[in-house]
Amino acid sequence: MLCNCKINNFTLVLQAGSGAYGLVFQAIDNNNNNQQVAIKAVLKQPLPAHLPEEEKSCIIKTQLLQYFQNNNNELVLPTIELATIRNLTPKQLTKIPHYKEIQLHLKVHSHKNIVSIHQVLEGTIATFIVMDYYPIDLFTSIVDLEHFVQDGILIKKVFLQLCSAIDYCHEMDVYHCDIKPENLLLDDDDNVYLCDFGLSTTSPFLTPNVSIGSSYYMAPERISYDENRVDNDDDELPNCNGDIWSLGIILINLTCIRNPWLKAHHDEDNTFHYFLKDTNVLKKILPISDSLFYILTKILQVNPHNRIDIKSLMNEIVNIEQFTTSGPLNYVPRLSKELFAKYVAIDETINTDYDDYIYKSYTTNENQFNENDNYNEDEYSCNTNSLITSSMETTPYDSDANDNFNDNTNNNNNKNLMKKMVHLKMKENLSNVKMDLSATN
Ligand SMILES: Nc1ncnc2c1ncn2[C@@H]1O[C@H](COP(=O)(O)OP(=O)(O)OP(=O)(O)O)[C@@H](O)[C@H]1O
Repeated sequence: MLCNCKINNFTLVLQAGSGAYGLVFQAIDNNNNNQQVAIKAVLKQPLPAHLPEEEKSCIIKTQLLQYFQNNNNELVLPTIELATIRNLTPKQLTKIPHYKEIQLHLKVHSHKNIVSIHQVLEGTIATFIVMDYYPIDLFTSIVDLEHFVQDGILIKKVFLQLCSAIDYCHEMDVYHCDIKPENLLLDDDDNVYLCDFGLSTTSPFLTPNVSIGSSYYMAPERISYDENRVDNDDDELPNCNGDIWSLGIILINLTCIRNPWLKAHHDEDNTFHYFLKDTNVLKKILPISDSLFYILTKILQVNPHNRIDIKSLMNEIVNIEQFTTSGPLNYVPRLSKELFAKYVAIDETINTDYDDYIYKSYTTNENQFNENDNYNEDEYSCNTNSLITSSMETTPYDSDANDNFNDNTNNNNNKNLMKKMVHLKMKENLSNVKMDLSATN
């Protein structure tokens, strides 16, 4: 409906996404060879937090439509200097809270795997953020296109790029707090880009009782802070380790097209309840190899202090040779230093010792890289065909899958349906666990 509306030199083409905080449009830049850009519209007046996401999206759309109509579908807006936004003080931000997202995003957007912001335009009812446009998000790519099920090297590439982006955010004291496949975008060469800093914070420690984000990806301490809190001033819960938990769930999504649980809460989620009793449950509900299980147990530590750090995690991913017990991900080559450097942005302006760090731990790992194992891209793409023994089964949608379904963060109906399918698979697995457990009792 907003197609062909104009904001300065940009023409809106279509709505690319929506969320609880904004609408994102694909647009073309009429001053720059019609280059594609994404424009996120964020309302200045925050909507009541209790409203469901769909309702918020609807309200944002209606208000924007009205705004464009009142201006003959053409807005001429002032640009806000990015440096000014970077320098806003906490006090100033309390008056314009929606600028916090932009400020934190600007702090880290020079990383190659983080969406770049080009301009910020100030309207009367909304602020418009002009960014690079990417055609697809990781959720659609994993679930809809099943793009990763046969390509372990691609999984390594995307996951390592994501780790590198998150690691950079943490080095810049930005904690994303909403890492999920819908907030990860892909370009045509399968490079990943982190977006949506709407829930990010610079606070290194978790604030009590702030349970925000998508429940599937949230660390247990974010879901039920008090129960996980050890009453000791020195033992505050680090926000960076909450992001690492989310990385673990994304690793499961990439390798198994599944979510292990709806919510990492011991009382409210049966699978997680079983997992707390015995981590081996993961091997029963997911087709994961022992080596992936080993990595996941290092990530999915309930005590955030015990979780693996990102660089060690990257090292594990570089070296892992088996993601799943069968199928095309049953064998994955280690990454050579050259491929690692090709995939993972080593930007010297960002962090000069980064390469050294990874490479050092990479070569001193007990699974030390062997020159003869050198992965050759062409050879592997031929080999993968012979490695395919079965593809992931797809389960048709069944209304039973709605039973436990409680997600208010989906972007559109298609994604809702896909998520239901993913969770139906998960539910089937859960019944297997129950059967297994009753068999052992
Ligand atoms: N730069 C971009 N290029 C293409 N699509 C994008 C871009 N940025 C965001 N999107 C799409 O728009 C969706 C919503 O964007 P975003 O997550 O920033 O909004 P939000 O209102 O903060 O969402 P949420 O409710 O998840 O916090 C994303 O999931 C993604 O699919």
